[in-house]
Amino acid sequence: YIELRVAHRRRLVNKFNGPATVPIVGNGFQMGKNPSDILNQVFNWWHQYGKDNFRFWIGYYSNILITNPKYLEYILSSQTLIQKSDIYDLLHPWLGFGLLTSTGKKWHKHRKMITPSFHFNILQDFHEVMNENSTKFIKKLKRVAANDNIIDFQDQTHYLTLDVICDTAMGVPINAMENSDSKVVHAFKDMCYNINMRAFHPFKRTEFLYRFFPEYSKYCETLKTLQDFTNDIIEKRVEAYKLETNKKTDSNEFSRKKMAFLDTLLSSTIDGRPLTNVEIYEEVSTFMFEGHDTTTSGVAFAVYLLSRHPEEQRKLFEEQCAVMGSDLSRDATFQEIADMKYLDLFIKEAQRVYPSVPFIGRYTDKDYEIDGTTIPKGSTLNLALIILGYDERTFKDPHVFRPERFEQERPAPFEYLPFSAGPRNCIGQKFALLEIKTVVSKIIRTFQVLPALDELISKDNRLSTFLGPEEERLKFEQKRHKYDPILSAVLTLKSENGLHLRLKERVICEIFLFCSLSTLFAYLLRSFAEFPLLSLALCLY
Ligand code: HEM
Repeated sequence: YIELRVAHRRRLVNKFNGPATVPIVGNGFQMGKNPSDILNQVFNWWHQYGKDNFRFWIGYYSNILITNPKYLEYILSSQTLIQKSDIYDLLHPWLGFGLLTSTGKKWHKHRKMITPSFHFNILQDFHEVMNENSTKFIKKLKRVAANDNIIDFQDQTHYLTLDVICDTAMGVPINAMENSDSKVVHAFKDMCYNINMRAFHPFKRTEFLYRFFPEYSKYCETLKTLQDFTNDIIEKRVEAYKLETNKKTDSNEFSRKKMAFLDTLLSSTIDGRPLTNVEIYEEVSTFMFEGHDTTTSGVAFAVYLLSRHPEEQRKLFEEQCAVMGSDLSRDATFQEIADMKYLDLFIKEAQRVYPSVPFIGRYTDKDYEIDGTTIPKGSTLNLALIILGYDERTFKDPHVFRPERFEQERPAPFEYLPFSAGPRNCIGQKFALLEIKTVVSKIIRTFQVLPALDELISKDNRLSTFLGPEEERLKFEQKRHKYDPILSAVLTLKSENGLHLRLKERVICEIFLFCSLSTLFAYLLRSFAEFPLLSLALCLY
């Protein structure tokens, strides 16, 4: 019966290249045991099937892996193909149907309502929070990385980004960096881990079967901790908002300069009515998840890359001196962050090789015709953003880390998509980039970032990870060092074994000498431009 029902879909999906299937299980048994194996298998198949879209079957679920820019353009620009694939169902118990997981009319209305929350002025307020928390982060790093300690930077970053998102989304600091053992902080970490771990587990994936696993009760407890925490803050905030709007004074808490995302939601309306508490909960929780797990990966991989690529780090430090002048310990302004052009290239390149969101999923609610091929109703489309960064037709020597490439080989719009594109692109893109740049800028000015062991410096600028055909990967694996990351890609990209590095505080006189030299150099250049003959005469003299 099932075979008959899928026959039409099978015929159309199998027009795409892909591995041979086995009855009932499809290709499920070939996918590997964990998120890291799956990532490697996907890259291997992509090479095997002509570096183009390919299909695979998990039981009777048809999956098409999309890497072709033409297809990506069609899918991401569509106003109707916006339903998320079933992997996002794992997020429903926690996030409900917020912006990330909802679809149809609800999504359209909420997207329109939320877009102004990332207005330039609001971002500037959020930048203050980012600066405050980066300063606390630096203090903490000085403590944990003292005496040449090797630290897991991925782990440390998690607490920083949690602090930033709690403060900006809910207006409540939870001090995760200081209270990393608190129940709520643990709950955030456990929940993100849980979702990633369940995503590819055949039995844990569905709520019904997950109930029979021993860890289910712990999961329920974690879920309740998070729901209670967010609901509690929302209730208090709603009460305060009602009181203040009744008073209608100018000096109220909600007309103050710095508004949290939650405050903006309280004063927003949909179809002329205020949002319900459930809607507010869904959107705030969505921001809490999407706004911290992704940036953890973004900051952590960027700093890890600094540790392995000293030449790029030197260029970044030079730029910091040029933009910030002699006082490198102060906060960078919004404008100064925008002026850090090499930092921008560096983060772009970091997101190419280690995109925080490696795959996104869509589900076809009807047949779609793309480039002359029919994609049948009921298919899961996995848009492989991570593969785009390793396509040598777009990026020459993709395993070489080279930020300058973004000045020279500009990819076309659908050939590089770390924040997706089209109507369902990342609404928090500017927020995320601002946060990553603020943190990385402060780290470069305070520390020299070193690899876990000196010999791990990349000599030819090649990455310490490999994503490609099986044979080459196995050769690479033989030389893998225990401190080289093992990439694992589910909802966000992580390193299974952490991101290890050392931090050495920059000595004041080194900073002073560097800044003085750059200032002197800039001064000389200017005087040459203004008084060329006089300057030349002086130099000759
Ligand atoms: C490096 C950091 C980040 C990256 C790489 C990233 C990437 C993405 C991508 C690829 C999507 C599309 C997801 C999909 O279609 O399923 C997305 C959606 C989204 N992102 Fe981000 N994101 C980042 C940070 C953030 C931050 C900081 C926030 C909030 C403060 C945020 C909020 C959202 C939301 C709400 C959506 C859903 C948008 C919609 O469907 O309308 N993201 N993000």
